[in-house]
Amino acid sequence: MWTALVLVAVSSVLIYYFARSPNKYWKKYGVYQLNSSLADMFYTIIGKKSMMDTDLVKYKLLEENGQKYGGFVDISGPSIIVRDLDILKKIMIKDFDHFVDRRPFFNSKHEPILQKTLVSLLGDEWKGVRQSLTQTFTTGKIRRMMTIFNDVANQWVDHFKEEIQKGSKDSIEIEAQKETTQLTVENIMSAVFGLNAGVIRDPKSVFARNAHEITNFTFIRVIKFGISFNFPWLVDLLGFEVFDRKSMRFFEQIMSQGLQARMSGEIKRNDFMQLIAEARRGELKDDDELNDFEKDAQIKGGPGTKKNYLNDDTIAYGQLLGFFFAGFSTSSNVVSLAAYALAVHQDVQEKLREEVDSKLFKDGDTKKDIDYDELNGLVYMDMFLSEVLRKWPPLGRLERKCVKDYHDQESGLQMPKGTLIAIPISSLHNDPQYYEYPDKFYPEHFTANVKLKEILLLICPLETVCPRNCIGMRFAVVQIKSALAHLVHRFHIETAPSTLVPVQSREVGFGIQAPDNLKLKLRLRQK
Ligand code: HEM
Repeated sequence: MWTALVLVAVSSVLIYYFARSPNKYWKKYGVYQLNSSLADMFYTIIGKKSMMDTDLVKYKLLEENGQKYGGFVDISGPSIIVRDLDILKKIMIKDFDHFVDRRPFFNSKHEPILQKTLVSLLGDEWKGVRQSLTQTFTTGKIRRMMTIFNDVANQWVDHFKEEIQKGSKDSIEIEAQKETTQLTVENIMSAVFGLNAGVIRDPKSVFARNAHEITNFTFIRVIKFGISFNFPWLVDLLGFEVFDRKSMRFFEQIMSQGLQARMSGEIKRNDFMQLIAEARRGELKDDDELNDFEKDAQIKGGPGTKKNYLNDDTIAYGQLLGFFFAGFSTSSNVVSLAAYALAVHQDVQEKLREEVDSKLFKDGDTKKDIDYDELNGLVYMDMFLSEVLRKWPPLGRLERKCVKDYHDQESGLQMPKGTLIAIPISSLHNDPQYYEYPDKFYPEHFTANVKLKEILLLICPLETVCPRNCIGMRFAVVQIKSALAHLVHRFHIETAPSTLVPVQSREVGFGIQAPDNLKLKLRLRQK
């Protein structure tokens, strides 16, 4: 039966695809036509080619032909790729009302909690939920989580030190991806679910196993995800789930018990479950003056109701689980690639250590915790992290969906409702018109520079002001900087014999990741 269903599905996709005359579709809108290749589409679905590869080819073609944007049709429908920053600004900020949605990451009716995560929600429901959550990610709330980031980072570096001492050596070789995943899972488990999961000390714990199960992107899961992302109707028709059902239930139970305990006042803790409980009770205090970033990112014209979306259990669980999904692998990849870059670029590591030692650890080793404001005041750390995110943005392509017909008089850009907009982050970040040495790892790209600032405002995750930007970026930045500061303060990071130089990365789907099996060496500092 499965074979028959798949054949019917594949043939209807092909009929649908060719019925749109893919290589002529955009002519009637006056949009420069780019040709699509069915082979490319197939390879991206099965994870053999990344979206960044196909975007770069289109980006270069547009550049060669002096075009600011171009249209194509792929299996998910008509799409436009834009390489002009002014047009991108309109799409992402000024005319945002035409481009509220993105293609949902989690699509299936069979996974209702995931369908309700912020990344996947659409239209007014997204606006309502995002408005209810804005107060949970303010500077004040993240500042209060600094104890969590310090505790977890200390556990992390202590565990490396113990391993070194056990072997009576002065260094160890680590599997970078495994160690950074444990770090970010521990942080998120604690900050989101209020659990001391013990993943760093006991990688086989029940939490570690379930976190691994739910997040492990096996080959089969990549294919299932590719199908779900591109053909949600096919997933509903075949009735399969992308994620592991048992682990989903495990997290559902944790969220249900945790929220109840916080709603009744039995537990009070500085975590997101607490904030959701307070938002449900209408007690979430506006204890922060919104800064310019937050004001710009506010959503104008919400759903126009006073409905508290978070009262719905599926929506509330969706947000908590969504923070876990959106936050742990993005952050762990950034820490891995940052550590890798530091191992390869020893001069950058020395500069960073000099700043960390002199600004954060003035009392030498007697002080174990980092101060939130001092951490955020580190200038070189900021330049370094911005360069890591430029070179290896965890999401190399962003998307928006046009929700009502659009015609921009100034640029002539015209498209019907339903068009997918591809925002080629990775191509823009490697364009020599914006970065002096795009191929080089060069934190000095991020000193004051007007042109650079303009591109940063749009596409650098640290700076973006779009209403649908990364809601967790401030959380991510603090946990990443905190882990890196503790790491360089206690260890020298070096390449292992198997580490490839220069830094290599792996592209999968939309994502840019650290290579599998990346090994690095940590050498205890002599003080
Ligand atoms: C270095 C780590 C991270 C990076 C690079 C990153 C990057 C991004 C990017 C590029 C987007 C899409 C923005 C857009 O479409 O304009 C996004 C969305 C999102 N991120 Fe992050 N993220 C990180 C960490 C986190 C963390 C730790 C959390 C939660 C605690 C989080 C929660 C989210 C959510 C919920 C969305 C969807 C926002 C919406 O649709 O309204 N992210 N992130």
